[in-house]
Amino acid sequence: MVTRPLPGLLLFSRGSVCRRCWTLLDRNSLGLQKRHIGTKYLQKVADAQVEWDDRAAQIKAGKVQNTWDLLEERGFIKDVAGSRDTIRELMRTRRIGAYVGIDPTAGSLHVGHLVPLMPLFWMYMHGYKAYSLLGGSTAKIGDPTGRLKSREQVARVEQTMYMTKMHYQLKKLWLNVDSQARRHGYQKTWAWKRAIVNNNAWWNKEPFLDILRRVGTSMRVGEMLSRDTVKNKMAKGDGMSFAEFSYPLMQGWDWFQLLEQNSVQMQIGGSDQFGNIVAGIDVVKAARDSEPDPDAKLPRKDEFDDPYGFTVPLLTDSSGTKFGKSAGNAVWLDPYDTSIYNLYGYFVRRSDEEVEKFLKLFTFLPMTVIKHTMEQHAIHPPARYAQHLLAFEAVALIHGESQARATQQEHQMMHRSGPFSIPVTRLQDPSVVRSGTGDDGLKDYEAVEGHPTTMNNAPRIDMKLPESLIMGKSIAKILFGAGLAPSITEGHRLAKQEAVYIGGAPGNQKRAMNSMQVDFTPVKLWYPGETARYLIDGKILILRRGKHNIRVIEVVSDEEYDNLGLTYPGKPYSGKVRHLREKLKALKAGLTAEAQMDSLTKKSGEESQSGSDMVFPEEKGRQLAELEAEIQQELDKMGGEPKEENWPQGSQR
Ligand SMILES: Nc1ncnc2c1ncn2[C@@H]1O[C@H](COP(=O)(O)OP(=O)(O)OP(=O)(O)O)[C@@H](O)[C@H]1O
Ligand SMILES: N[C@@H](Cc1ccc(O)cc1)C(=O)O
Repeated sequence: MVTRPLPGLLLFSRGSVCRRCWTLLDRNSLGLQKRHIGTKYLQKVADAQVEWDDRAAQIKAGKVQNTWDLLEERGFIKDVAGSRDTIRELMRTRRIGAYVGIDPTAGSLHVGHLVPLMPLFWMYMHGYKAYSLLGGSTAKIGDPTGRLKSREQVARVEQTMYMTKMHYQLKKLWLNVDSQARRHGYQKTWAWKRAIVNNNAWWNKEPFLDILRRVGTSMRVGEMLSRDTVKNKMAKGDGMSFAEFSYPLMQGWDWFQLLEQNSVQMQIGGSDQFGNIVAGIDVVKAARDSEPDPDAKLPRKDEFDDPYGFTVPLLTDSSGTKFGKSAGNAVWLDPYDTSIYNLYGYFVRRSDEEVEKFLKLFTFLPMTVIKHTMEQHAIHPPARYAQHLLAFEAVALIHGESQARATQQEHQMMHRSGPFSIPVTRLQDPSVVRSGTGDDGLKDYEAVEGHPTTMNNAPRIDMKLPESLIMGKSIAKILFGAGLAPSITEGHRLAKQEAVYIGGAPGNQKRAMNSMQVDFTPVKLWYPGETARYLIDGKILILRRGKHNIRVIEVVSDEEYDNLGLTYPGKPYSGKVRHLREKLKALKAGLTAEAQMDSLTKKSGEESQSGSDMVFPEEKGRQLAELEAEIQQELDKMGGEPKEENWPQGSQR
């Protein structure tokens, strides 16, 4: 590879570097406003630029496909905000950034969200910088686009829950994009950049006055009032609040932040987002042109410095209704909302007419392979060859390759041997315990010790725990109860070693912590009484062990917890220990439960099934010793005897 001469050790400061030619040098990517950059880093930047220039030359010579053309041929481009020719040229010559925004207004992403995310993934795999934005702040207002009725206000607790869950889903998706890209022959280079951002980062800081002054002064109300969403909602719907009216301005301000910080010149959205994207372009230009600090002003030489956007076609159900949470027809990416088996089934059920379109939209298979697949499929359509390939690829992206393989096998077996011949499980990874909970035996909150938790086998994130555990017990017991530690002793050790983390930070003295940032600080041992300080809105506790093992715990009253029939590891006097103690008591009283049964059946003149009519003294001694040892083992796991106050009233030990 040709390398460029290096400018040596430089001091970059705000506005002193051309952010356009190589944006990794911009001030926020560097994380500091002033910083010395080493020669190694600069060499990488220079190499990446050379690589990009080579690629641009090859595209011009027709030897390499322009990524814009790839997106067009796969059916991703519905409407374009800006000139196609300019975008094509921009994408050829510059390693621009692109983003897709999603408001966390539900606990999971759905298949519809993948449609705008897929072109973002493709751009990432071709070396552009890709950002998925979670609208922690915009979700509080609710996008009125295409709606006649305002969105219901969601409680802060739920917002936090949704945001955390979506954040982790996006993380998992991005990790799977990396592995799928590898599988499809794309080699990750140093210059591939991706990030999940949250618009809370700026909305929690930015003074309203600044925004009003920067963009509010140049936005014309008449033009805003003439938009379809505004007109329709005012004329036919429930009217429009000022906050909803300002929503496109917020979205545009997000874009400006991303442009300023990361050269994000492109926004992608579903086709319902076209109005917001067009409005966003005006906001970005207004914000850029109104920068009062000449050093910080984004340079604009020509149209290649402007923002652009495009929308993807909407995925609809058979009646033509947009797939989504509002329509109530979503196919969820969370395996606890839509099982992996059913997700696979959704793709397998696509008709012969639409399967090719779906292969282009939801897989990373090259066009040549898709063409070949369709030819194979045409030989014997009832075998649903194309649909199974689609389902495999889509599930591999969403839940990982091993899940896709296992689910495909399950589907094949079901077809061969009838619907009741094999158990249907939601997660097939061996590191997830399946034993006696739920309809399919999937234990939601446990992963087997010794098997690393990955994004694709991570147990369920959200759970409920009772107040008495969270408020009254040590962090070690909470970790055990939440399934983040295999025993209380281990929970204690983890907390001591600061190997577990808490979402956000404890409120400054008595203040509640910031609810909308998913950042973590190590958990230290604290007094049980202090736990309240770590709760969001007094209701949510977010804990993480390792990288991917996370729990968003909703604290409910003990009464509600019991009414829901829930239990957790270490729940006093509710689990194995109680059972064992009862057995021990019965044995000490002279008979095992079995022997009691046997003696009863004997009395009624029936033959014993077990053959052990009586418990002889030495047998009884052995059973006693075994039971006592088992109880001790369980107690050791729990970190010792439950405290006296945890025992039910009147119980005897
Ligand atoms: N069915 C779909 N097809 C294509 N894009 C979609 C679909 N559903 C959502 N999107 C896109 O995903 C992005 C985030 O969407 P968002 O979460 O706000 O919508 P949603 O889940 O459809 O919500 P709602 O149903 O409440 O309108 C937007 O760009 C939106 O257009
Ligand atoms: N308005 C988008 C979500 C979004 C939020 C913030 C953004 O900056 C961009 C997009 C939607 O509801 O679908």
